[in-house]
Amino acid sequence: MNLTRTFFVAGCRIFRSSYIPYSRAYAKMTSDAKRAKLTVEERESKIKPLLEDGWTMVEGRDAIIKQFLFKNFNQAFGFMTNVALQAEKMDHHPEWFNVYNRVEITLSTHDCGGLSEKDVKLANFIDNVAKKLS
Ligand SMILES: C[C@H](O)[C@H](O)[C@H]1CNC2=NC(N)=NC(=O)C2=N1
Repeated sequence: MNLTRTFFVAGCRIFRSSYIPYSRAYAKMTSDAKRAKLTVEERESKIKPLLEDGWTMVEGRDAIIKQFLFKNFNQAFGFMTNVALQAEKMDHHPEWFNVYNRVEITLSTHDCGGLSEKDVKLANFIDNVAKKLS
């Protein structure tokens, strides 16, 4: 009984002192990288396809914008709800404007002052939701 207890406590110590801090440091490293400004090469492979699919660069800013039109307000708001839940999950939020059936979305990463991997991921998610709803 004593042996079992000792083993269990020792097991917890090893787990807590080595595995958890390492995994947190790794997670922070990868999340910082996702918020870094995209390189020229990354823009060619990740932003260019979005620009060919209705997104445009915002004048005077490293940001992309796209307008989405729906049948009515309910459809537009349903779309926004889907996007909002994903944005919260990603801790990455769109700048957007809605009137009735029209939603305009601007994406940029404030932390780096420009386009990052997070904008690419959210833009693709947004396009998929819009396609499903139309
Ligand atoms: C503290 C929090 O993680 C940051 O403010 C997040 C929240 N949502 C964000 N959204 C966007 N678009 N850019 C950011 O840099 C950003 N940063």
